Amino acid sequence: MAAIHLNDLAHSYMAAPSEDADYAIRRMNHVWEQGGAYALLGPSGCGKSTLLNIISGLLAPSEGEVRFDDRVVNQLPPEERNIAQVFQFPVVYDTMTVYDNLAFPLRNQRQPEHKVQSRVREIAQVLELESLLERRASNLTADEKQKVSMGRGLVRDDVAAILFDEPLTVIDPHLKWKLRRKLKQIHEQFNITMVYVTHDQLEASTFADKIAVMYEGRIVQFGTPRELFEDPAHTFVGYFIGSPGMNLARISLETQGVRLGEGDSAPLLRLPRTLLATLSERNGDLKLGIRPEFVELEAAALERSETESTEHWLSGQVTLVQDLGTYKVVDIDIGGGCVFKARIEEDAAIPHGRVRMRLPARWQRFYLDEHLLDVLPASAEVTDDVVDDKGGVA
Ligand SMILES: Nc1ncnc2c1ncn2[C@@H]1O[C@H](COP(=O)(O)OP(=O)(O)OP(=O)(O)O)[C@@H](O)[C@H]1O
Repeated sequence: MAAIHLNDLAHSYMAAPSEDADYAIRRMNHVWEQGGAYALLGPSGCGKSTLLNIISGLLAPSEGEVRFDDRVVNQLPPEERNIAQVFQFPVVYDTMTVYDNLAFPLRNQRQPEHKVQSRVREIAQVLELESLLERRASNLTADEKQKVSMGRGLVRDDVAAILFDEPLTVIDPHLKWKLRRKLKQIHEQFNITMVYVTHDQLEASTFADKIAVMYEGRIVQFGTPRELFEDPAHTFVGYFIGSPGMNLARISLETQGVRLGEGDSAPLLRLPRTLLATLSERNGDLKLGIRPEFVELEAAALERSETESTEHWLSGQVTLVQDLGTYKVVDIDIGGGCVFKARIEEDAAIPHGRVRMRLPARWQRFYLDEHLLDVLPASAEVTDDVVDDKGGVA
């Protein structure tokens, strides 16, 4: 068992990389603590498999080091790293029985046969493979084979970590949920570090205590599902996590607030002076982000807190309402080229025509060059109750 440290790690598949874009893994420092259940989440091509292969030793990084606790393992071949890797497609020996497949890693270590037997039976029980032990692996279904693959990773009691590279891709949707729960249970039972690669946010958040979100070869945020939802550290996390993703609008500063979007119709969102002063100290591309769950349409907003009654209203035109079963997503064109999405309850009245909406200060997030700014949430300091020139009411 070990914590996995990635120190100044970078990797390029090119012989002579010269710029950031030439790297599949851009310089990073990261620690996977011993015993954690982690997900590595990101879109296709962001570098997830490259990172796993570097940890397991299938790939030598072009820069930096991988340490298991205090030991640098860069030069160690995969078989000496005590890392188990489960791939997208099951790796089993078709001609062997399930029992012999599970026993294989232990027999390789020349463990006594009575130990092999007790460990294989223990793992078979956990994975519900007991009734299949005498079957030839070639006769198994895809999900049974994948369970055998996982079992081969789990059977050794000296593994430092198990890396799962999209292991449920070949599994029927109704079995995915079951297997995911099984993995979680195994994690609790065996206290093994697990890193689970996926591009599916639901899969990541049901498996992991902490999620590393990868984007263009970098881990842009490492946090709990809740942290990723409430405080996305990067606009990519805001956009990628959530259904639908975060509303993001480019902003420009004015004396009383910020303009959302661009052009003559860009609406003004009034902000407290202290916040405006802080924003004005930053040079770069500024954006406002707010999750659709927190955008309040007028009817709902009026029912809620009166303490926030001084907050700013924006008006806009409903352009689309999508009914997604348990909730609805409303598109509101507020001008300036900005269409904000609001997520409303399934039984809420369907808004149409012109509506007013509020972006509660507590949930406004500000980004500079795509990175979250550490500014206090805007409090209800905006006091002048005036109608601005674009129809918003402050
Ligand atoms: N063997 C290779 N040679 C050259 N480039 C590669 C190689 N393997 C991956 N890449 C490139 O490195 C980048 C990261 O790929 P990687 O497979 O690690 O991403 P990923 O996040 O695992 O994607 P996916 O979810 O599609 O598997 C991509 O641009 C990919 O094209």
